[in-house]
Amino acid sequence: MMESTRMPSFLSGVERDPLDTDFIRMNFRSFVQRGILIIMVVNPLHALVLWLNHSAWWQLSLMAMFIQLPFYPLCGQQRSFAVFLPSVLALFSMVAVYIWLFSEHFGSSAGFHYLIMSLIPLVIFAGRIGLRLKVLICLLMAIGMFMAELKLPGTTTNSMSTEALEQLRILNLLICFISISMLTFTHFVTVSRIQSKLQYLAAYDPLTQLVNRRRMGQLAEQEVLQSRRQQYPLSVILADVDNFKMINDRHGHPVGDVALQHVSELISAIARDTDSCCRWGGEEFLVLLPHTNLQGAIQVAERIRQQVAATPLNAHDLELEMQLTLGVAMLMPNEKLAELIKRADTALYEGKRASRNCVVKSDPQSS
Ligand SMILES: Nc1nc2c(ncn2[C@@H]2O[C@H](COP(=O)(O)OP(=O)(O)OP(=O)(O)O)[C@@H](O)[C@H]2O)c(=O)[nH]1
Repeated sequence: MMESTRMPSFLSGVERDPLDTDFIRMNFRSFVQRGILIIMVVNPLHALVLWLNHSAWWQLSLMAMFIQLPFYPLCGQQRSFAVFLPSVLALFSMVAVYIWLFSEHFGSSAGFHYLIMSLIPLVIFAGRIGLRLKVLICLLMAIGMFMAELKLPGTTTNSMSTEALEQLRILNLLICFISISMLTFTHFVTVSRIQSKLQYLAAYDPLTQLVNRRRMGQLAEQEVLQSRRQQYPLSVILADVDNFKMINDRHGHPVGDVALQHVSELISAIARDTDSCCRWGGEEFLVLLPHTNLQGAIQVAERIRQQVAATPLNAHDLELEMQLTLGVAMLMPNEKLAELIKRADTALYEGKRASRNCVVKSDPQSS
Protein backbone atom coordinates (compact mmCIF):
# COMPACT_ATOMS: atom_id res chain seq x y z
CA MET A 1 0.00 0.00 0.00
CA MET A 2 1.33 3.45 -0.92
CA GLU A 3 2.11 5.72 1.99
CA SER A 4 0.05 8.88 2.03
CA THR A 5 2.02 12.01 1.16
CA ARG A 6 -0.34 14.18 3.20
CA MET A 7 0.18 14.78 6.86
CA PRO A 8 -2.45 13.13 9.12
CA SER A 9 -4.89 15.70 10.53
CA PHE A 10 -3.92 14.93 14.14
CA LEU A 11 -0.40 16.14 13.31
CA SER A 12 -1.41 19.36 11.61
CA GLY A 13 -0.55 21.41 14.70
CA VAL A 14 2.98 20.02 14.82
CA GLU A 15 5.56 22.46 13.56
CA ARG A 16 7.16 21.34 10.27
CA ASP A 17 10.92 21.53 10.31
CA PRO A 18 12.60 22.64 7.06
CA LEU A 19 14.97 19.69 7.54
CA ASP A 20 12.03 17.27 7.57
CA THR A 21 12.97 15.55 4.33
CA ASP A 22 12.26 12.02 3.15
CA PHE A 23 15.88 11.20 3.88
CA ILE A 24 15.60 12.30 7.52
CA ARG A 25 12.37 10.33 7.92
CA MET A 26 13.82 7.16 6.41
CA ASN A 27 16.97 7.56 8.42
CA PHE A 28 14.92 7.99 11.59
CA ARG A 29 13.04 4.75 11.00
CA SER A 30 16.23 2.75 10.61
CA PHE A 31 17.45 4.56 13.70
CA VAL A 32 14.45 3.47 15.74
CA GLN A 33 14.93 -0.09 14.51
CA ARG A 34 18.58 0.00 15.55
CA GLY A 35 17.45 1.34 18.93
CA ILE A 36 15.14 -1.69 19.30
CA LEU A 37 18.04 -4.01 18.46
CA ILE A 38 20.09 -2.27 21.17
CA ILE A 39 17.20 -2.87 23.62
CA MET A 40 17.29 -6.56 22.64
CA VAL A 41 20.86 -6.68 23.92
CA VAL A 42 20.47 -4.31 26.87
CA ASN A 43 17.52 -6.00 28.58
CA PRO A 44 19.08 -9.50 28.68
CA LEU A 45 22.28 -7.92 30.04
CA HIS A 46 20.28 -6.22 32.79
CA ALA A 47 18.43 -9.48 33.43
CA LEU A 48 21.74 -11.37 33.69
CA VAL A 49 23.30 -8.96 36.20
CA LEU A 50 20.08 -8.87 38.26
CA TRP A 51 19.75 -12.66 38.21
CA LEU A 52 23.40 -13.09 39.25
CA ASN A 53 22.67 -10.74 42.16
CA HIS A 54 19.49 -12.62 43.19
CA SER A 55 17.05 -9.87 42.25
CA ALA A 56 13.66 -11.04 40.96
CA TRP A 57 13.54 -7.96 38.72
CA TRP A 58 15.44 -9.88 36.04
CA GLN A 59 12.04 -11.22 34.96
CA LEU A 60 10.71 -7.71 34.45
CA SER A 61 13.73 -6.85 32.34
CA LEU A 62 13.21 -9.88 30.07
CA MET A 63 9.49 -9.19 29.91
CA ALA A 64 10.20 -5.64 28.68
CA MET A 65 12.35 -7.10 25.92
CA PHE A 66 9.57 -9.43 24.74
CA ILE A 67 7.02 -6.60 24.80
CA GLN A 68 9.26 -4.30 22.75
CA LEU A 69 10.38 -6.88 20.17
CA PRO A 70 7.14 -6.78 18.05
CA PHE A 71 7.69 -3.05 17.51
CA TYR A 72 10.65 -3.79 15.22
CA PRO A 73 8.57 -4.61 12.12
CA LEU A 74 6.04 -1.90 13.00
CA CYS A 75 8.77 0.76 12.65
CA GLY A 76 9.98 -0.46 9.23
CA GLN A 77 10.26 1.72 6.10
CA GLN A 78 7.23 0.11 4.45
CA ARG A 79 4.86 0.91 7.30
CA SER A 80 2.50 3.84 6.90
CA PHE A 81 3.03 6.85 9.12
CA ALA A 82 -0.26 6.04 10.88
CA VAL A 83 1.33 2.76 12.09
CA PHE A 84 4.82 4.12 12.65
CA LEU A 85 3.87 7.12 14.82
CA PRO A 86 1.86 5.28 17.55
CA SER A 87 4.46 2.50 17.53
CA VAL A 88 7.36 4.83 18.11
CA LEU A 89 5.46 6.80 20.77
CA ALA A 90 4.50 3.57 22.57
CA LEU A 91 8.08 2.36 22.38
CA PHE A 92 9.44 5.64 23.70
CA SER A 93 6.95 5.59 26.58
CA MET A 94 7.83 2.00 27.44
CA VAL A 95 11.53 2.81 27.53
CA ALA A 96 10.79 5.85 29.72
CA VAL A 97 8.67 3.75 32.11
CA TYR A 98 11.37 1.05 32.22
CA ILE A 99 14.03 3.62 33.12
CA TRP A 100 11.77 5.27 35.69
CA LEU A 101 10.70 1.99 37.38
CA PHE A 102 14.21 0.61 37.61
CA SER A 103 15.64 3.96 38.76
CA GLU A 104 12.95 4.26 41.46
CA HIS A 105 13.55 0.72 42.66
CA PHE A 106 17.34 0.53 42.59
CA GLY A 107 18.13 4.20 43.19
CA SER A 108 20.50 6.49 41.35
CA SER A 109 23.59 4.46 42.26
CA ALA A 110 22.43 1.72 39.81
CA GLY A 111 22.67 4.28 36.99
CA PHE A 112 19.48 3.32 35.08
CA HIS A 113 18.75 7.04 34.65
CA TYR A 114 21.90 7.38 32.52
CA LEU A 115 20.04 5.47 29.81
CA ILE A 116 18.03 8.66 29.17
CA MET A 117 21.14 10.00 27.43
CA SER A 118 21.05 7.22 24.84
CA LEU A 119 17.66 8.57 23.68
CA ILE A 120 19.19 11.92 22.68
CA PRO A 121 20.25 10.88 19.13
CA LEU A 122 16.73 9.52 18.53
CA VAL A 123 15.16 12.84 19.54
CA ILE A 124 17.66 14.94 17.57
CA PHE A 125 17.31 12.90 14.36
CA ALA A 126 13.51 12.60 14.48
CA GLY A 127 12.02 14.01 11.28
CA ARG A 128 8.56 15.27 12.09
CA ILE A 129 9.18 17.38 15.16
CA GLY A 130 10.46 20.93 15.06
CA LEU A 131 13.78 22.16 16.38
CA ARG A 132 12.22 23.93 19.38
CA LEU A 133 10.33 20.81 20.41
CA LYS A 134 13.51 18.76 20.12
CA VAL A 135 15.37 21.20 22.36
CA LEU A 136 12.48 21.11 24.86
CA ILE A 137 12.41 17.29 24.97
CA CYS A 138 16.20 17.15 25.43
CA LEU A 139 15.93 19.74 28.21
CA LEU A 140 13.22 17.71 29.98
CA MET A 141 15.31 14.58 29.63
CA ALA A 142 18.32 16.40 31.12
CA ILE A 143 16.22 17.67 34.05
CA GLY A 144 14.83 14.16 34.63
CA MET A 145 18.29 12.66 34.56
CA PHE A 146 19.84 15.20 36.95
CA MET A 147 16.89 14.98 39.36
CA ALA A 148 17.28 11.20 39.39
CA GLU A 149 21.00 11.60 39.97
CA LEU A 150 20.43 13.85 42.99
CA LYS A 151 17.28 12.49 44.55
CA LEU A 152 16.76 8.75 44.12
CA PRO A 153 17.85 6.69 47.12
CA GLY A 154 16.18 3.50 45.86
CA THR A 155 13.66 1.35 47.73
CA THR A 156 14.65 -0.62 50.79
CA THR A 157 13.28 -3.81 49.24
CA ASN A 158 15.75 -4.03 46.42
CA SER A 159 18.29 -5.93 48.58
CA MET A 160 21.17 -5.20 46.23
CA SER A 161 24.67 -4.95 47.60
CA THR A 162 26.77 -1.86 46.95
CA GLU A 163 29.01 -3.96 44.63
CA ALA A 164 25.98 -5.15 42.64
CA LEU A 165 24.71 -1.58 42.26
CA GLU A 166 28.18 -0.54 41.14
CA GLN A 167 28.14 -3.33 38.52
CA LEU A 168 24.76 -2.10 37.25
CA ARG A 169 25.97 1.50 37.14
CA ILE A 170 29.05 0.57 35.09
CA LEU A 171 26.92 -1.59 32.79
CA ASN A 172 24.44 1.26 32.24
CA LEU A 173 27.19 3.77 31.54
CA LEU A 174 28.71 1.32 29.06
CA ILE A 175 25.34 0.78 27.36
CA CYS A 176 24.86 4.51 27.14
CA PHE A 177 28.30 5.03 25.59
CA ILE A 178 27.89 2.19 23.09
CA SER A 179 24.37 3.11 21.98
CA ILE A 180 25.21 6.81 21.48
CA SER A 181 28.34 5.81 19.51
CA MET A 182 26.40 3.31 17.39
CA LEU A 183 23.55 5.67 16.59
CA THR A 184 25.75 8.65 15.76
CA PHE A 185 28.09 6.45 13.71
CA THR A 186 25.12 5.08 11.76
CA HIS A 187 24.01 8.63 11.11
CA PHE A 188 27.49 9.61 9.96
CA VAL A 189 27.66 6.66 7.52
CA THR A 190 24.21 7.46 6.08
CA VAL A 191 25.01 11.16 5.70
CA SER A 192 28.35 10.37 4.01
CA ARG A 193 26.60 8.01 1.58
CA ILE A 194 23.96 10.58 0.72
CA GLN A 195 26.61 13.26 0.38
CA SER A 196 28.60 11.27 -2.19
CA LYS A 197 25.38 10.49 -4.05
CA LEU A 198 24.52 14.19 -4.13
CA GLN A 199 28.03 15.03 -5.32
CA TYR A 200 27.59 12.50 -8.12
CA LEU A 201 24.19 13.89 -9.07
CA ALA A 202 25.57 17.43 -9.07
CA ALA A 203 28.43 16.48 -11.42
CA TYR A 204 27.02 13.84 -13.80
CA ASP A 205 24.27 13.67 -16.36
CA PRO A 206 21.87 10.88 -15.31
CA LEU A 207 21.04 9.85 -18.89
CA THR A 208 24.51 9.46 -20.39
CA GLN A 209 26.61 9.21 -17.19
CA LEU A 210 28.94 11.82 -18.69
CA VAL A 211 29.93 14.85 -16.60
CA ASN A 212 27.37 17.60 -16.83
CA ARG A 213 27.86 21.16 -18.06
CA ARG A 214 28.37 22.57 -14.56
CA ARG A 215 31.18 20.15 -13.70
CA MET A 216 32.71 20.48 -17.16
CA GLY A 217 32.87 24.24 -16.65
CA GLN A 218 34.98 23.69 -13.51
CA LEU A 219 37.23 21.06 -15.15
CA ALA A 220 37.75 23.21 -18.24
CA GLU A 221 38.62 26.33 -16.21
CA GLN A 222 41.29 24.34 -14.33
CA GLU A 223 42.59 22.91 -17.60
CA VAL A 224 42.82 26.37 -19.21
CA LEU A 225 44.90 27.64 -16.26
CA GLN A 226 47.16 24.59 -16.33
CA SER A 227 47.68 24.65 -20.08
CA ARG A 228 48.72 28.29 -19.80
CA ARG A 229 51.07 27.70 -16.89
CA GLN A 230 52.69 24.63 -18.45
CA GLN A 231 52.35 25.93 -22.00
CA TYR A 232 50.72 22.96 -23.67
CA PRO A 233 48.01 23.12 -26.34
CA LEU A 234 44.36 22.69 -25.33
CA SER A 235 41.49 22.09 -27.74
CA VAL A 236 37.76 21.50 -27.56
CA ILE A 237 35.28 19.67 -29.78
CA LEU A 238 31.62 20.61 -29.68
CA ALA A 239 29.48 17.89 -31.27
CA ASP A 240 25.76 18.08 -32.08
CA VAL A 241 23.54 15.22 -33.27
CA ASP A 242 22.08 16.00 -36.70
CA ASN A 243 18.31 16.18 -37.07
CA PHE A 244 17.80 14.82 -33.60
CA LYS A 245 14.38 16.38 -33.36
CA MET A 246 13.31 14.09 -36.20
CA ILE A 247 14.43 11.00 -34.24
CA ASN A 248 12.35 12.14 -31.30
CA ASP A 249 9.36 13.03 -33.45
CA ARG A 250 9.42 9.81 -35.47
CA HIS A 251 10.34 7.26 -32.84
CA GLY A 252 9.50 8.94 -29.55
CA HIS A 253 11.56 10.33 -26.67
CA PRO A 254 12.59 6.93 -25.19
CA VAL A 255 14.33 6.08 -28.49
CA GLY A 256 15.83 9.61 -28.49
CA ASP A 257 17.23 8.95 -25.02
CA VAL A 258 18.81 5.64 -26.09
CA ALA A 259 20.26 7.43 -29.12
CA LEU A 260 21.93 9.98 -26.84
CA GLN A 261 23.37 7.17 -24.72
CA HIS A 262 24.63 5.46 -27.87
CA VAL A 263 26.42 8.60 -29.10
CA SER A 264 27.89 9.32 -25.67
CA GLU A 265 29.33 5.79 -25.50
CA LEU A 266 30.92 6.12 -28.93
CA ILE A 267 32.45 9.50 -28.05
CA SER A 268 33.79 8.23 -24.71
CA ALA A 269 35.31 5.17 -26.39
CA ILE A 270 37.27 7.33 -28.82
CA ALA A 271 38.41 9.98 -26.32
CA ARG A 272 41.62 9.36 -24.40
CA ASP A 273 41.63 8.85 -20.61
CA THR A 274 43.04 12.34 -20.19
CA ASP A 275 40.23 13.90 -22.26
CA SER A 276 36.95 14.89 -20.61
CA CYS A 277 33.61 14.25 -22.30
CA CYS A 278 30.50 16.07 -21.22
CA ARG A 279 26.85 16.34 -22.13
CA TRP A 280 26.85 20.05 -22.84
CA GLY A 281 23.15 20.42 -23.57
CA GLY A 282 20.20 18.46 -25.02
CA GLU A 283 21.92 16.70 -27.92
CA GLU A 284 25.26 18.52 -27.67
CA PHE A 285 28.50 17.04 -26.37
CA LEU A 286 31.72 18.81 -25.45
CA VAL A 287 35.10 17.06 -25.47
CA LEU A 288 38.04 18.75 -23.76
CA LEU A 289 41.42 17.66 -25.15
CA PRO A 290 44.50 18.69 -23.14
CA HIS A 291 47.92 18.37 -24.84
CA THR A 292 46.17 18.43 -28.24
CA ASN A 293 46.67 21.01 -30.96
CA LEU A 294 44.10 21.98 -33.59
CA GLN A 295 45.29 19.37 -36.07
CA GLY A 296 45.11 16.60 -33.44
CA ALA A 297 41.64 17.71 -32.34
CA ILE A 298 40.39 17.70 -35.95
CA GLN A 299 41.62 14.11 -36.28
CA VAL A 300 39.77 13.07 -33.09
CA ALA A 301 36.60 14.88 -34.24
CA GLU A 302 36.78 13.17 -37.66
CA ARG A 303 37.21 9.78 -35.96
CA ILE A 304 34.14 10.46 -33.79
CA ARG A 305 32.09 11.60 -36.81
CA GLN A 306 33.02 8.50 -38.83
CA GLN A 307 32.42 6.13 -35.91
CA VAL A 308 28.94 7.53 -35.20
CA ALA A 309 28.01 7.45 -38.91
CA ALA A 310 29.27 3.86 -39.22
CA THR A 311 27.59 2.51 -36.06
CA PRO A 312 23.80 2.55 -36.37
CA LEU A 313 21.82 2.32 -33.18
CA ASN A 314 19.97 -0.95 -32.67
CA ALA A 315 17.18 -0.38 -30.19
CA HIS A 316 13.45 -1.01 -29.86
CA ASP A 317 13.54 -3.20 -33.03
CA LEU A 318 14.97 -0.29 -35.00
CA GLU A 319 18.19 0.28 -36.85
CA LEU A 320 18.80 3.98 -36.70
CA GLU A 321 21.56 5.75 -38.56
CA MET A 322 22.93 8.80 -36.80
CA GLN A 323 25.25 11.62 -37.75
CA LEU A 324 27.13 14.34 -35.96
CA THR A 325 28.35 17.80 -36.88
CA LEU A 326 31.41 18.89 -34.94
CA GLY A 327 33.09 22.24 -34.32
CA VAL A 328 36.75 22.26 -33.26
CA ALA A 329 38.78 25.06 -31.66
CA MET A 330 42.20 25.40 -29.99
CA LEU A 331 42.83 27.77 -27.10
CA MET A 332 44.67 30.93 -28.13
CA PRO A 333 46.98 32.95 -25.85
CA ASN A 334 44.92 35.17 -23.49
CA GLU A 335 41.67 33.63 -24.69
CA LYS A 336 38.97 32.94 -22.10
CA LEU A 337 37.23 29.56 -21.85
CA ALA A 338 33.87 31.05 -22.84
CA GLU A 339 35.47 32.57 -25.96
CA LEU A 340 37.06 29.24 -26.89
CA ILE A 341 33.74 27.42 -26.60
CA LYS A 342 31.98 30.19 -28.50
CA ARG A 343 34.41 29.69 -31.42
CA ALA A 344 33.78 25.92 -31.39
CA ASP A 345 30.04 26.68 -31.36
CA THR A 346 30.33 29.06 -34.30
CA ALA A 347 32.31 26.44 -36.24
CA LEU A 348 29.66 23.83 -35.41
CA TYR A 349 26.86 26.01 -36.74
CA GLU A 350 28.87 26.72 -39.88
CA GLY A 351 28.91 22.95 -40.36
CA LYS A 352 25.15 22.76 -39.72
CA ARG A 353 24.53 25.46 -42.30
CA ALA A 354 26.87 23.87 -44.84
CA SER A 355 26.05 20.18 -45.02
CA ARG A 356 25.85 18.63 -41.52
CA ASN A 357 27.76 15.34 -40.85
CA CYS A 358 31.08 17.19 -41.04
CA VAL A 359 33.92 18.62 -38.96
CA VAL A 360 34.57 22.35 -39.08
CA LYS A 361 37.58 23.98 -37.45
CA SER A 362 37.56 27.44 -36.00
CA ASP A 363 40.31 29.46 -37.59
CA PRO A 364 41.75 31.77 -34.92
CA GLN A 365 42.93 34.19 -37.61
CA SER A 366 39.45 34.77 -38.96
CA SER A 367 37.85 35.47 -35.58
N1 LIG B 1 14.97 12.22 -26.18
C1 LIG B 1 15.58 13.34 -25.76
N2 LIG B 1 15.51 14.45 -26.52
C2 LIG B 1 16.13 15.56 -26.10
C3 LIG B 1 16.81 15.60 -24.89
N3 LIG B 1 17.32 16.84 -24.73
C4 LIG B 1 16.95 17.56 -25.83
N4 LIG B 1 16.23 16.80 -26.67
C5 LIG B 1 15.62 17.14 -27.96
O1 LIG B 1 16.63 17.41 -28.92
C6 LIG B 1 16.00 18.11 -30.00
C7 LIG B 1 16.95 19.12 -30.55
O2 LIG B 1 16.39 19.64 -31.70
P1 LIG B 1 17.01 20.82 -32.55
O3 LIG B 1 17.71 21.78 -31.63
O4 LIG B 1 15.96 21.34 -33.45
O5 LIG B 1 18.17 20.15 -33.38
P2 LIG B 1 18.17 19.00 -34.46
O6 LIG B 1 16.83 18.45 -34.74
O7 LIG B 1 19.21 18.02 -34.03
O8 LIG B 1 18.64 19.76 -35.74
P3 LIG B 1 20.10 20.16 -36.13
O9 LIG B 1 20.87 20.32 -34.85
O10 LIG B 1 19.97 21.45 -36.87
O11 LIG B 1 20.67 19.07 -36.97
C8 LIG B 1 14.71 18.71 -29.43
O12 LIG B 1 13.62 18.04 -30.00
C9 LIG B 1 14.79 18.38 -27.94
O13 LIG B 1 13.51 18.12 -27.39
C10 LIG B 1 16.85 14.41 -24.08
O14 LIG B 1 17.43 14.33 -23.00
N5 LIG B 1 16.22 13.31 -24.58
